[in-house]
Amino acid sequence: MACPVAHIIIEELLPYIMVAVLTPILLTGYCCYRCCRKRRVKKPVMPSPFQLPILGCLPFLSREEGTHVTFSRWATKYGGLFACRLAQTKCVVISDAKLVREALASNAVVGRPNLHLFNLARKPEEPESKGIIMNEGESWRQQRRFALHTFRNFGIGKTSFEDVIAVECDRLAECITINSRTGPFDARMLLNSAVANVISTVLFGPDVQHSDADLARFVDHVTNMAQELGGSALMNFFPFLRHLPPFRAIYARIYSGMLFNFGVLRALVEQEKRQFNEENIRSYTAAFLARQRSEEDGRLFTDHHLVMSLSDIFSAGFETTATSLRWALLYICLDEKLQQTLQEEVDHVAQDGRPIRLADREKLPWVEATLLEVQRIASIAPLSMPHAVTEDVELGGYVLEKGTVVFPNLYHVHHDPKNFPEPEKFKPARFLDESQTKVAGTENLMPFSAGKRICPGESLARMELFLFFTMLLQRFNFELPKGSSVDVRPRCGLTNDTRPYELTAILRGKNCAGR
Ligand code: HEM
Repeated sequence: MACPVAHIIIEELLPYIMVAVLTPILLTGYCCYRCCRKRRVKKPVMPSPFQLPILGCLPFLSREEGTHVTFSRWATKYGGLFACRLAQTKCVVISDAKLVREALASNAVVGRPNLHLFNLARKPEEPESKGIIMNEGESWRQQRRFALHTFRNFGIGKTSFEDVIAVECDRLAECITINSRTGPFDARMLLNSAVANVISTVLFGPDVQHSDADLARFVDHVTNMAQELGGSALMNFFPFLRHLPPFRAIYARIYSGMLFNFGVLRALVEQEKRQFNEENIRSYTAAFLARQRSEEDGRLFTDHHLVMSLSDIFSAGFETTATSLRWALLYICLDEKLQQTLQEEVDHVAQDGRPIRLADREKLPWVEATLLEVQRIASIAPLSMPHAVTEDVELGGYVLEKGTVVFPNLYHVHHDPKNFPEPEKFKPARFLDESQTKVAGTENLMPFSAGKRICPGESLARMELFLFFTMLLQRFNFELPKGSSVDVRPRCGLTNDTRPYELTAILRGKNCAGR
């Protein structure tokens, strides 16, 4: 007679035992199979130019013509997405407008790379990343959101902010008039000061006046940084070079400039703290201090965050805008007929010589189109700012691995004949519709970059470009000195600057009466 216990086990429990034993075996087998298959499926390899063992593509990048131009040439050969190792740093260059947009809209491409010179901006005080430009993660999100919110509260981009720029327009016109009395002059410092004063009013309020010497030194350091921080700057990839000549001197200049600028900003923060009045928040700094005091968890709104954000906004806020204005003046000097067309358009809208206002924008399509064309052809930020991949992500059929540095080649997007026919020609009319009465064709224009990190100062910059430029057109005729030869090739760094040039400004009679 069979044992009843054995019977129960065989008849009733065996199926369960089988399932319990077989399930993990089958699952493990299935996982191994998937794993092997994955390994066998080859990831497509991104095209890439020739790279040397230790240096990668670094020796093939031309500092003179600009990294963006070499990248652009490679894009023509290897396509809108190619890999390129710079020393030991894995990089990817995106030159196709659609892919640039797709990549920069992704949360996985929102990081900043760990490049030595860029890190310098956050090193002197604390090694952690702070501020906005080089910040990442939750801290970056908070600082950026705060900046956008505060700009909006101050009416930036709206008519309520126009008066701040109008004051600087008058001051700039006066300085140009004085300078032009002694013959041709370089407008660089005058434009820098005008734009820097606008951003200073936003950051510190209307009452803070900087001495010309301090402002000149501050501005000089920022300009110097922008020149040295080009995408291929060797010290980014071989930090030890900072101990050797001639890099030692360059490094020392950047470092001492950084310390000077932080010192100026820290002093201004202390001053603001002494006169802080919760009932009267008139500056970014005051708004930040108010937020700091209201925060239960003060870690995200520390004094150091404040100094870094001020430094970021100040630096990013005037250099790019003033440089755009310098390009605009250069191009209208080179095209007398265009200058006349623009002046006629402005004079027609403000027949009594009254100041042009933002509300006039739609009535000035040629002015708008000229500013857009200046931004396209000059591509002030040719490689935007470098981004870093924070987690593996797919783009254009390839995998961008975590840690890869991404260079969006805005210059190529703006100079690709598929996007802009005859890209080397300065043709504002390309941004007008057929009737030449409306702005059009801006789909592939992205001077302020795109996606999650798109420039938060875009509204302010557009507003300043429009109001300063129209004021200059209304009040002066600009010419290059007779017999001078001007080189429109940019001076390349992190930004595409004009080469030094002088101009003559001749007061235009009746149209300046109303300002
Ligand atoms: C014509 C003028 C300007 C141009 C062409 C320009 C262009 C750019 C570009 C290309 C970036 C990099 C975006 C990226 O990482 O993909 C950027 C970032 C930035 N810009 Fe501008 N900008 C201009 C004016 C301004 C102004 C007026 C301000 C301040 C009020 C400003 C503040 C910033 C800041 C704070 C960032 C960092 C954003 C972030 O990392 O989240 N910029 N800008």
